[in-house]
Amino acid sequence: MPKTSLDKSKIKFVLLEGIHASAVDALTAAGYTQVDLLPGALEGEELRARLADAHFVGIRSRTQLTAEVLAAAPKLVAIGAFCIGTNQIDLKAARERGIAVFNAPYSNTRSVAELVLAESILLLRGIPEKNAVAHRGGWLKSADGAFEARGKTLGIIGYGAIGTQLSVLAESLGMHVIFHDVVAKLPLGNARQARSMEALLAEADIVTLHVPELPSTQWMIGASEIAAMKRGAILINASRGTVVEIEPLAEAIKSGQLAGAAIDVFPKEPKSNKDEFVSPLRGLDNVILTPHIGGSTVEAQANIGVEVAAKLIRYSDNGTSTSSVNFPEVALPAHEGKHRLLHVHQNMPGVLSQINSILSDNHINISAQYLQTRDDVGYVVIDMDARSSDVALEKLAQVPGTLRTRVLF
Ligand SMILES: NC(=O)c1ccc[n+]([C@@H]2O[C@H](COP(=O)([O-])OP(=O)(O)OC[C@H]3O[C@@H](n4cnc5c(N)ncnc54)[C@H](O)[C@@H]3O)[C@@H](O)[C@H]2O)c1
Ligand SMILES: O=C(O)CC[C@@H](O)C(=O)O
Repeated sequence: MPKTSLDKSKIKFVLLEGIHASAVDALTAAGYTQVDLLPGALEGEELRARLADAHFVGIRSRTQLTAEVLAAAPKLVAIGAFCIGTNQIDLKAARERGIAVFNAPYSNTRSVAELVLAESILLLRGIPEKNAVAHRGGWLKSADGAFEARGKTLGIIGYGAIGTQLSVLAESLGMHVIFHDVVAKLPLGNARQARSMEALLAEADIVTLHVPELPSTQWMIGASEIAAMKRGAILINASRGTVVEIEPLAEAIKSGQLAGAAIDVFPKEPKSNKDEFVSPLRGLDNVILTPHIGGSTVEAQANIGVEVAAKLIRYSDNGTSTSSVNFPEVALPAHEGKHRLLHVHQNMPGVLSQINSILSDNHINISAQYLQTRDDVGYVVIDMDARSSDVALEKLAQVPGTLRTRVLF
């Protein structure tokens, strides 16, 4: 049974994938001295070895934290996804092990929206192709196939944080915005919800995807959806690589069904900057290919570092789990002068009453108690006198269904 009650100097953070130094600065300022910062993603044995004694791990989109990997990380208390997407983490497996997952849901929203808008303008003008031809010594001076953004229709699939931000920016350029979402959304400005995804595909001059990676979004744009788009339209994907089928997209660019595309995410992305990028889209001049950098701006990465580090620090120091993407959310006040016991358990009837009976049987007075559950996991936080916490930790770790216990001083 993982039991944690540690001095900050013994708590180990492993930050992978070149997370911004702002995260290290925040952790160090909060008193955490063991922070390993690694430039790339890890997998297999290397990843397991790194996580064997880690209490916190920080990743971006490349590191796959599967159930098997989590099983090899017995001390892991929480995971920081220093990005928006959390599809690379088995969230259920993490919760079932009592591991909370935090992300940065908004810090790179603006960066993605700006990139998509810039790509829309460049593609409408055929700039990627003209640029490529000029690099080869050619000169494509022509207005044919070059259009203003003003008055064009932008179709946004997934009207969440990024989709809505983009909607506002696009309208400021005089574009018409239509959107499709599985949830009813308040249209911003003059944007309008399309009757269906098919209706959006048939009407938009530019289709851009901003959905999460889910079973329902897998390959949602394939040959038939591309065929349903207007001839000469543009497709942009800065969401996840499993959303668009790449082969039919390449065919549609070659046949002229689509005038251009901008793709930032791919079904298979290189593991590091040293590996070759392989894609049927390579060599197609009017396709902008970017290496999953939609959210990679200095501003976004610095903000993400601060935001996610703050969530990990708060969870480590105080037990507050609000904004976790997989864990019961509890907002806790400070616990000055008290010891705080955190108990994560399987969500089944009777656990709380057993905890309280044990405390009562051992004459442990409760100063404050908080409980929240999420799906199959419950999270109880109990503040008590310092002299009681050793006994309480010992006894509560034995309650059937206990997943993890921690005490904070
Ligand atoms: N390229 C990058 O660097 C980069 C950066 C940030 C985010 N992303 C990706 O973009 C995604 C979207 O980010 P966000 O912050 O806007 O997320 P969000 O959760 O705020 O919005 C996603 C929207 O998609 C909708 N949706 C879900 N399934 C759908 C479906 N089948 N059809 C239509 N709509 C559907 C949701 O209802 C929601 O409104 C993230 O999940 C992430 O994978 C990529
Ligand atoms: O920084 C990354 O690796 C991922 C960025 C983006 O896809 C996200 O989900 O925020």
